Amino acid sequence: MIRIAVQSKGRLYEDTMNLLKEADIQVKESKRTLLVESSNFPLEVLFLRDDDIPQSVASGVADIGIVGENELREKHEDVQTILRLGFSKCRLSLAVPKVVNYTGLSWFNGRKIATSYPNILRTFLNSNNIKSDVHVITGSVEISTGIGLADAIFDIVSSGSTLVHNHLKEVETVMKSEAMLIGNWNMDEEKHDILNQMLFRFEAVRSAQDKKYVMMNVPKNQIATITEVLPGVKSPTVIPLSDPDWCALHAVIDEKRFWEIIGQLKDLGAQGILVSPIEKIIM
Ligand SMILES: Nc1ncnc2c1ncn2[C@@H]1O[C@H](COP(=O)(O)OP(=O)(O)OP(=O)(O)O)[C@@H](O)[C@H]1O
Ligand SMILES: O=P(O)(O)OC[C@H]1O[C@H](OP(=O)(O)OP(=O)(O)O)[C@H](O)[C@@H]1O
Ligand SMILES: [Mg+2]
Repeated sequence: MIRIAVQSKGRLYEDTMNLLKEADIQVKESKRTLLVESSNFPLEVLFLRDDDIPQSVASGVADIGIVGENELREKHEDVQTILRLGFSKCRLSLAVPKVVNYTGLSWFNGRKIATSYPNILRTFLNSNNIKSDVHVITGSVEISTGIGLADAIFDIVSSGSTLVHNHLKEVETVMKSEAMLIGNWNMDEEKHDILNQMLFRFEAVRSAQDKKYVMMNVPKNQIATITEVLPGVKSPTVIPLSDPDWCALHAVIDEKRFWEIIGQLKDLGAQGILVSPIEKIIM
């Protein structure tokens, strides 16, 4: 059995539970149970505040955990980073009131900055020789300037709409962050085996996410040219049809190139193009 620390509620909670679900690891969610055993995988989920996840993994209370890079950097705990998960993407930025005539980092000298990430902020300020007054608060950071608590803020930004709502503008990006799978350094062999099984499943889910499965009917004399625009997993599958001049062609394509490829296929005579999402790909 391996124990994973997961945020009990919030941004990471949703995405983490989705990842487990897509990997077919069932975890019954219950608001009051803080430790839940999966019914079909040797995994136990420990629900915590995200701030406590790095320490719980470093100390071995949990074997692995899912946490934002921002929280990991802030907490300085000795854990191994196993996998970047690609969700909960955001950045940590300095923002000042919209009306400020911002001239550069030296503007922050002697100013008061509100944040929930004092360690990351102090390291950044020190390395740029800026002396500011760092004021620590645990939430609603963006309101600090409006209520006269600080001159500027240092907080999480994603779309930027919270800043806009609070009449702030982003002036410096200090770090980018995404969810990370972290682990304790001293897992035994059995735990490593379970972790590897999980990683295998995560990889299959991830490989499938940016791919589409396409099926179409193509004239037989166009198979070679159509195959050239279809970079499949290996090569496209060609299936004969009752009409001897036509065949069906199946392939996996990159979502990013989807519209470009579909256009080319149509131009080359493909018809009845069907496109499906893929749940998992095992390479
Ligand atoms: N707007 C956002 N877009 C994308 N990712 C975000 C956003 N806000 C936060 N995150 C990421 O999700 C993590 C958790 O954010 P959330 O706001 O749920 O945490 P919290 O308020 O600290 O919750 P907790 O009560 O667990 O301490 C952050 O540390 C960050 O990595
Ligand atoms: O740039 P944006 O897209 O507006 O996102 C940034 C906001 O998102 C997070 O808060 P969240 O909405 O998770 O609420 P919280 O304060 O309860 O954590 C973060 O603390 C910012 O306030
Ligand atoms: Mg938190």
